Amino acid sequence: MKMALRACLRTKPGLTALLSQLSCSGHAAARRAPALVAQRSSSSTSQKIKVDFDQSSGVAVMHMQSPPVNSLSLEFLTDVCIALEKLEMDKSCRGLVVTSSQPKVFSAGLDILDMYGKSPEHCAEFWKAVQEMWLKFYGSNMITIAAVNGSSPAGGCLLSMTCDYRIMADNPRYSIGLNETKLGIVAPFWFKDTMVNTVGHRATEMALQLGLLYSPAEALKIGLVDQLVHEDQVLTTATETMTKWLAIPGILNISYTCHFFHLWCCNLVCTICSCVCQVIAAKKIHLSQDF
Ligand SMILES: CC/C=C\C/C=C\C/C=C\C=C\CC(=O)SCCNC(=O)CCNC(=O)[C@H](O)C(C)(C)COP(=O)(O)OP(=O)(O)OC[C@H]1O[C@@H](n2cnc3c(N)ncnc32)[C@H](O)[C@@H]1OP(=O)(O)O
Repeated sequence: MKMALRACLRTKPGLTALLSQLSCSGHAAARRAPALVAQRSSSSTSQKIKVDFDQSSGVAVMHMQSPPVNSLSLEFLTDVCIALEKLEMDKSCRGLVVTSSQPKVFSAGLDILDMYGKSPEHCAEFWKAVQEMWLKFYGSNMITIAAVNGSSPAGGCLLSMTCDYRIMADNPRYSIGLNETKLGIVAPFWFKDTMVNTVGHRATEMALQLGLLYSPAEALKIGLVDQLVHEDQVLTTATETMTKWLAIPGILNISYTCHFFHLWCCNLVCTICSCVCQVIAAKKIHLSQDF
């Protein structure tokens, strides 16, 4: 799916416009102008994000450092998007590893305090920022690897699934998954679609219906993560793995992208049809209650 988005961003101007509307991509850029990285190795830091870019390898490492648990607040999401925009604009940056500076946690998912009891305007901005993060990672021209060095529930799991490859710390205390159901909420359909693209239909059905959080070993078994390594090795393994991915010529990447793009379009059409059916059904129920 990520590759599909990448392809359409490259080749379909119409869809680019559609996606940029969906993602409201101007929102992050409007706050702070992106700057190109000029040095051989550089480090740029916002309060919540630190990016180390090694120009000789073309690989950047994004450290999420929003204590205590990297919960995805509007402010944090905006910082992530700005950092991504800057890297995306620097054509010498070909790979991105995303990891956490917080002990034991990759990301606790959406910031619950930023979701409830807020104004409609804040909620709209918040959800746009969530979508923007999702689209920016999925549609990135860079190879992206999630170095999951701690627990990663809900939106944290989503973030890792938008990457091309996931390496998780092999510590049974950590867990990963879309656990929204356990919180009494329904995961948005694009969370579901992202998981279907990662682990397949049946595994997603089980995961979402039961709100399952998986241990690293279970996550590896269903393909939610691609590799487990010792806690101390997560980041180094990610950068080593990146070298392999970057050795593949970009043109092959684009070819696969076209296959995935076809699947993604079919999925989108189905989703739109299903939304229309739901609206019609809801109207019918509403009418039958009136009379
Ligand atoms: C267009 C779309 C429109 C509509 C969509 C409609 C509906 C969609 C609805 C929802 C989708 C939601 C997706 C989400 O991501 S919801 C968030 C789910 N997250 C969780 O369930 C994680 C909860 N947290 C944990 O499990 C743990 O905290 C942990 C495993 C991440 C870490 O455990 P620790 O033991 O190390 O730390 P704690 O003591 O538990 O926590 C420390 C500290 O952090 C606060 N905190 C934890 N998680 C969050 C969070 N997600 N948001 C905000 N704050 C969080 C926790 O309260 C503690 O704070 P205090 O120290 O007590 O102040």
